[in-house]
Amino acid sequence: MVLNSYPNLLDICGEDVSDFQQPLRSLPCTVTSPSNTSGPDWESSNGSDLVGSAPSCLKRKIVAANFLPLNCMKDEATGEWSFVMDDNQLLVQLKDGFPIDNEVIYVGSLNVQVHPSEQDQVSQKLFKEHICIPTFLPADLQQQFYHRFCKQHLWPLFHYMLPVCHDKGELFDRSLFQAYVRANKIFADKVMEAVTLNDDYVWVHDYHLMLVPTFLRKKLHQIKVGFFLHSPFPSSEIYRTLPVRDEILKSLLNADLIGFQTFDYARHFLSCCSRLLGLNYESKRGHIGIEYFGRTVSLKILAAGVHVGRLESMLKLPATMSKVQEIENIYRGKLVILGVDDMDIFKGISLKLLGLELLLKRTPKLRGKVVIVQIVNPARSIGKDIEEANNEAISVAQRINDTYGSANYRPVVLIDYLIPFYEKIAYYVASDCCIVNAVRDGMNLIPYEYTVCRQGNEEIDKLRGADKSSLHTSTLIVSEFVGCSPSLSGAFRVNPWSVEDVADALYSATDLTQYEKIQRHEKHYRYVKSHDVAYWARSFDQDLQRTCKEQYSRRCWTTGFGLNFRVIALSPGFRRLSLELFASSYKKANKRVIFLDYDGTLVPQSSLNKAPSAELISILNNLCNDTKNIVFVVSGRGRNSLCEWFDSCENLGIAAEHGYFIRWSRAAEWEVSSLCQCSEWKLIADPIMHVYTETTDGSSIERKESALVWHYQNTDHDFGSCQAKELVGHLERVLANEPVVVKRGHQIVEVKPRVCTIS
Ligand SMILES: O=P(O)(O)OC[C@H]1O[C@H](O[C@H]2O[C@H](CO)[C@@H](O)[C@H](O)[C@H]2O)[C@H](O)[C@@H](O)[C@@H]1O
Repeated sequence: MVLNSYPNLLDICGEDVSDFQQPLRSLPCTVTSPSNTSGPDWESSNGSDLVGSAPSCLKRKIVAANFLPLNCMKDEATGEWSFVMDDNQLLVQLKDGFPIDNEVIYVGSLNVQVHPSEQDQVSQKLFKEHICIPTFLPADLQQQFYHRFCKQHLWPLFHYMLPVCHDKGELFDRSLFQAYVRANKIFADKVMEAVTLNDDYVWVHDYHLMLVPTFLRKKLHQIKVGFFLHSPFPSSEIYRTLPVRDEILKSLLNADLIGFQTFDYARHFLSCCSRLLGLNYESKRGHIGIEYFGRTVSLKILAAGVHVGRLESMLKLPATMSKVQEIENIYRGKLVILGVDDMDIFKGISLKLLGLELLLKRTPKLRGKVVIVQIVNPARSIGKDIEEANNEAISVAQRINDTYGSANYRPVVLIDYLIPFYEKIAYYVASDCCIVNAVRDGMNLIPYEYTVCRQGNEEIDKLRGADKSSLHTSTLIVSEFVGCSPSLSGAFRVNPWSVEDVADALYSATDLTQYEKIQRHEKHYRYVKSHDVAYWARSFDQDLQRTCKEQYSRRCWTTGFGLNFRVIALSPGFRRLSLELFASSYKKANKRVIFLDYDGTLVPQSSLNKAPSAELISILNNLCNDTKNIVFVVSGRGRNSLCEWFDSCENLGIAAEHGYFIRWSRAAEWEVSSLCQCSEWKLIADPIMHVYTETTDGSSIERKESALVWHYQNTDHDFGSCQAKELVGHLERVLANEPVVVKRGHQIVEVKPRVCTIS
């Protein structure tokens, strides 16, 4: 049965990797291996997995991502591989946010297949020349992991698309998930080859590698690991359809810091943690933390940025300048609206073109004047959906051009082939407006790049002979559903699903005064310049360091098989009870007092039948019959049920309702706390609790002799918590003059007599 075999996936992994003919290759000798631990299921890891000190004092950041940020080429004649770091990639640029003495090591795949016989040599070269460690996934694993599970399942789901029927995406397939597990394990193993110091920090990127934190923590319990999700995180209603939802959440929670582009994505993640795993979170001094088995996992909400310096230097290139002139000559007298998107079903390219079609239909004066230049970067994966989206864009473009175009006017220009980066920069410079119409996107840095390029530089100003102030304008149309939208307050925000909305925004963009364009541009430019890629990386790095520092003053233990593996952090003073020590002390003692908690200790929390078993009664009677022992069951439960359950335990003491009622043995009288004598407050509290019970499905009132308790463990987690908060406030107000306290406990709100402390 699939489910039964599933918990051992981690173990399967170790063995099954060979199915893909993937021997784990050792690193070039320049990288030393840490001493990893993989101990029993429950063990103390404190100190046991500290890695040895490396000779160097360089602080290291290990950046793991699906693909290494470089371009590779093979000279077919000589068989020589050459690699060039791609300075336009975020992963390269983020280095600018790290302190100067940090060494950055990249772990990831190459976007080409390297024959196994060449892999060692390629690894050596990549590490020596670029401090990169490649993960060579065999072609079939890469296909199942990336092209199928990531791109056909996770990518649509994280962009809110459910595979409701077969031709609308790929149904969940456990064997593909297993490929995802195996690939993530390979990435984690490679990361571990690079980790040598306790001071090393690992930063894992994006949805391809969400299981890496679990594999890393299993190997090195105190590893310092941050995770950043570049894609959206869907609402809990979408996310909870994923059959492996818990495993992925639990793995992310094995990181110390989890980053999201926007508050919405973080909010969805938090709500998944609370609804699916019952976890609580709170904001402490501005930082959101989730309590996870004694560890506090921090959340970071900060959108990625662009490298302003890199864009500025691209602007200065003679090739860029001449391309700008060329584009301006082609489109002189026209209003150029630019779109730059990957070929992907979520980019809303056709919807954007439909907006233009409606604009031209409704506004004849704009015919012959407005042009959309749509650059489409080739798709990164293949699939029927991508093909359909591509064909649709081509056909809508064709229809618009046929209807509104002429011999010297084409309203839609599709550039659907790879163009050099400098050309893209030139299009930014030469365009009056930029439109991003994605129906869902993690961040989308295109509007930021456009803004920086429209700021231009002195050479561009000179070249155009323009008045400087007239050049520094930009107009943005941005979908509400992309991560960058909240930061662009001067943009026309559109609902990409509404063709009318898009057409209206296009019209407004053509109708702006110069003054407005300058104002909007300045606002965006200020933000983009100050929130650049270095700012993002620095901020993430600092938060990661802070979180890890707070985390590791605690004692750590590990538990859980496979993908359920987790670390349990306890206070530094915690000591695991030694059975030997306990047994010998017990034997030596002449007088013993034993207090036993009931629910969750004598009977399992999960059992429906809460009455004690015959075996338990017999154990308790054995303990009580030893004249050296005084044995008490201490419970929050009422005396009637405890009396009934322990009727056959003659010498057992009972402390009911947390000690408001005490009886030393079955024959003894109940001692009742004087605090229970006044209960008029119940007449006020009970009707209020009743209202909350009626309005909160699943909640109930427990009426004790000493207290009233409102239980909400069977309600919707978020709604129950919200009602509990409200109830506490309500009861505190109305009971302010009564001798009681109102307390919120684990999924309960309790009102009980106030104990007066004598000072
Ligand atoms: O297509 P993939 O190989 O699965 O990669 C996914 C995309 O990754 C990058 O975009 C994501 O990160 C960007 C920077 O944080 C963000 O702006 C964007 O919204 C994310 O989707 C990459 O830039 C895309 O080309 C990939 O499609």
